[in-house]
Amino acid sequence: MAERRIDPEDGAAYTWEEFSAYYAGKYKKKAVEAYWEECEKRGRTRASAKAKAKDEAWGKKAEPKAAPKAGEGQGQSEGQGQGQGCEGEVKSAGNFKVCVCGGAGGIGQPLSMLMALDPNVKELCVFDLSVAMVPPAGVAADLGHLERKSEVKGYVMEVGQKPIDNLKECLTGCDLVLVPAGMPRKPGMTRDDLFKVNADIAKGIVEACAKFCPDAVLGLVVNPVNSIVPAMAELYKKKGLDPLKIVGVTTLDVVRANKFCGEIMNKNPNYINVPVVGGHAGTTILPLFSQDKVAKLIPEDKIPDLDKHVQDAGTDVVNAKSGKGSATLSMAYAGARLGRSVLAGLMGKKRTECAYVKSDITDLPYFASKVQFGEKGVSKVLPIGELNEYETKRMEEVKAQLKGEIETGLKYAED
Ligand SMILES: NC(=O)C1=CN([C@@H]2O[C@H](COP(=O)(O)OP(=O)(O)OC[C@H]3O[C@@H](n4cnc5c(N)ncnc54)[C@H](O)[C@@H]3O)[C@@H](O)[C@H]2O)C=CC1
Ligand SMILES: O=C([O-])CC(=O)C(=O)O
Repeated sequence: MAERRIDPEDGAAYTWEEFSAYYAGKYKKKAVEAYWEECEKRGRTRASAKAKAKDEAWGKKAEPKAAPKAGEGQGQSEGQGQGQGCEGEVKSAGNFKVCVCGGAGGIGQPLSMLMALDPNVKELCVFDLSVAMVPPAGVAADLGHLERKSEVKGYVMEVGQKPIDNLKECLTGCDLVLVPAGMPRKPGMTRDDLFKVNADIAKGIVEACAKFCPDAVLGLVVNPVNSIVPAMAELYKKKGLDPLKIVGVTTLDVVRANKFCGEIMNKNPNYINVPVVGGHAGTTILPLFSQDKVAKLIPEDKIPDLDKHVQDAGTDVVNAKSGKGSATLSMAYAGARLGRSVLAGLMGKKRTECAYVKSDITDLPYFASKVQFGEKGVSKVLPIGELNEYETKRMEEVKAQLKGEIETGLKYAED
């Protein structure tokens, strides 16, 4: 039988054929061979001091899978030191409990599938209401047949009940809770139009997380992210919990910026990593094309349209779906990318992704920027970096719009 070695990046075991095929084109053959040599053979315990030392060395060395996707090295060392330190127990690979709230919905189902496939997920909880389009137990039964080690469980709640009264078993022990629970837009609506109904949904879930899994990272997908994240982070603060556990999921903006840039430049988007900062609605979405090595070569006159294309991408999908929802599949892909990075961070492998969090890198209290995920979740909120003239002007627009949307969230938390 072919030898398998454990890739410290995701904790899964691969044959040389699988391993070299994955990295082919991303790194030189010699670098891939050297990395393989460093990987543990399957069967050795990752908990040994030797293995741990090796892991640490890898953390500082090549970070091969993360490098092309996550924009590592783009200003990481300048972190502002916000967030928690890195001491504490590090969970080993393949041992995480993840919950997807709204897991039977348009985003929830494919996101649950991608998380069930993640080799780091040991237990996946699919939570939704009894009125969901499919019973969560059905989604769980379906995903439970994937040939993966993850155990998938469904949890259902009647409309009108409270998550805090129903989710003890579901949430206890969770490391990551992803929340695509809530109403999506229809054509003609703004994300803001969803605020009241979705903030109430998020509040119920966040309150239950505060009680049953206060150390978990909460990835809030639910819109409007720009207002709901401040509202929920302030609720966490009031309870004496860390507001940086509340993470607004803006990964789809990065995914779109990479894709559209790849189309224009005729390049593989896997090699592009455009940071997208600000927020997740209209003008607050600011892709920093000047900060990616491929994107910065885009002719200047093409940038305004490309910027607008990224800003409007969600609305384009809403319109194309003609009243039958908003982006679901690309969102699930993006949410799983963030989820993977969060779990890698919890394992002690630092990862950088853009996310909308409590922040002091600008004069606004919440802002999307590159964020480093570490052993307890957000470990650093990274600075914006250098902006060109176009981006500097756009930043003013971003802040003017975002300010009011943050205030909506803060006011909700006060009431
Ligand atoms: N952050 C981002 O980039 C994106 C955010 N979104 C947002 O994600 C949210 C979900 O979108 P879709 O999955 O398309 O909607 P959907 O309507 O298909 O699914 C939402 C699910 O949430 C469930 N739900 C509602 N209230 C709940 C509660 N109290 N507890 C548990 N589950 C509950 C529903 O039963 C449903 O299954 C929307 O608010 C949408 O605007 C969508 C795309 C991108
Ligand atoms: O546009 C929407 O309503 C959903 C969303 O946030 C996106 O696709 O970016």
